Amino acid sequence: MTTPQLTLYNTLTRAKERFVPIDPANVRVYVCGPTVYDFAHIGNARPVIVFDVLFRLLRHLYGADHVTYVRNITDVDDKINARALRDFPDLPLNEAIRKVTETTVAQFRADARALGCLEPTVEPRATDNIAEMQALIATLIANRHAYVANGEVLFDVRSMPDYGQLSGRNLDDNLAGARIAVEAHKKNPADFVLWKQSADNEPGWDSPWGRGRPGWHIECSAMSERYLWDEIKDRLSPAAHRHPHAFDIHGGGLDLIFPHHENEIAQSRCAHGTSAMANVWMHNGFLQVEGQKMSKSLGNFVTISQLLQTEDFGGHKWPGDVLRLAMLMTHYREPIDFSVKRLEEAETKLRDWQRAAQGASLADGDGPDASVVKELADDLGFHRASVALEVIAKKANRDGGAAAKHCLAATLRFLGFGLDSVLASEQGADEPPHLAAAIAARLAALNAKDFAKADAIRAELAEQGITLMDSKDETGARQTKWEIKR
Ligand SMILES: Nc1ncnc2c1ncn2[C@@H]1O[C@H](COP(=O)(O)OP(=O)(O)OP(=O)(O)O)[C@@H](O)[C@H]1O
Ligand SMILES: [Zn+2]
Repeated sequence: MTTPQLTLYNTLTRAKERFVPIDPANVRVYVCGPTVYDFAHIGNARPVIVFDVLFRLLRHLYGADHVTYVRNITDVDDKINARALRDFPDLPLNEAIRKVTETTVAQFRADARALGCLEPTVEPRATDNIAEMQALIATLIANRHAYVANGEVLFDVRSMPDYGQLSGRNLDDNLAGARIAVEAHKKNPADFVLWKQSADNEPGWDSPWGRGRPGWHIECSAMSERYLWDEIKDRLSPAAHRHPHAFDIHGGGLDLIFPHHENEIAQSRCAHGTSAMANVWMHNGFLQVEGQKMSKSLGNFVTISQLLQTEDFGGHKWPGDVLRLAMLMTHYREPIDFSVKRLEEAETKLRDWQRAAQGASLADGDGPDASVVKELADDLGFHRASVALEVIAKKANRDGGAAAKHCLAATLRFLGFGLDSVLASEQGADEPPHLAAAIAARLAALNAKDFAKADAIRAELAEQGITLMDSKDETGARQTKWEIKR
């Protein structure tokens, strides 16, 4: 199989570039995850979905075991403290914070699953990486890129001659625009906090700079370093060791370019004296409401669970796969204006495809259609890939379209559109959990002539009262129906 060339738009160079991984056996991706003080809104869902498609594509191109995807959870933040104090005023602060973050993380995971997203390889929490942050800060102080003032540790932006490359801002612009009085303890108004002191009633960790807590930007520098370099460097190629600490792709929403990603780059590069933190920087556009970014601070948001579980938006509940498609119909770098009409269009399209794919039975290894992969490999051109899907669906609907049906089913599964619901609706019954996976595993075993394994799966299901019936479709491909004795 020839691997299609992957091209990605790189915010750092402002150009679409051919993607060349540092070590193709270990493709490494970091995406900034949620700050867990409130339920995620559907704007927050956009990067989760977009980078899930990237993850799936990379796994397809380089092999599922050759991609490491890290998406962090920011569980230390002043907004979390404020929420904890507001919602649980009677609890000790640490307990209140744990309540806020645990419910929010659980909801976030459930939301991501409902949207058809794979779990990232690692989902680290900031609070489990405080020692790593402190080590990075100590290095920056030792290298004279950071200083202590007024109980804070600050990054000295003037110590980095090419600060501002990602956002295209230079320090003089920043200065000219800084009408607010310079905070007296800062050498430069653009200097940012790495560590700040905590009052007794704020969460804090002991450190060489007093009891305190990390700034937001240092969290991502420390976590990407740990999970994309430190913990896996022994298995990285010699080529990767020629670019120590650097990884392939860093992603997030447009609003993170400045200051968050700019400052992550400053910290990571200056700590290690390297020329790159990540080679490719990808940013998704905003989900908007009447031309404005959906955001918590503007109050114009709909949470994912509101959309999926209540009838507040457009008078009925919307399934996660419909929101997923509604989001992907527009190229990831373009803005989206969100509306009920968009959800309706996505639902019609998706159900047409799923209907056309009905009856296909997939084995584990069945992969997506090549024309769809080719469009995705061109800077995640999902909107063009969906035109290719449309063509396959038309073929599948014609007489004798069994091969197209099979291809469509495999491609939908690859894109994260739950095939379980296709199989279940085919039989018009409520399918027990895991049955689709068991049937697929057994078909894969049959196709591989591993009859012992196939029989074992059949026997296991029989014990649960499930009988399997094998047949062949028009193309001669095996398919399996099932029956439950209640
Ligand atoms: N309206 C939006 N459209 C697309 N992406 C968004 C939108 N709002 C936030 N994001 C992205 O969601 C991710 C999670 O960000 P975070 O948890 O910091 O949300 P947030 O920025 O606090 O949200 P808000 O702006 O509503 O306060 C980031 O990658 C951010 O860029
Ligand atoms: Zn980050």
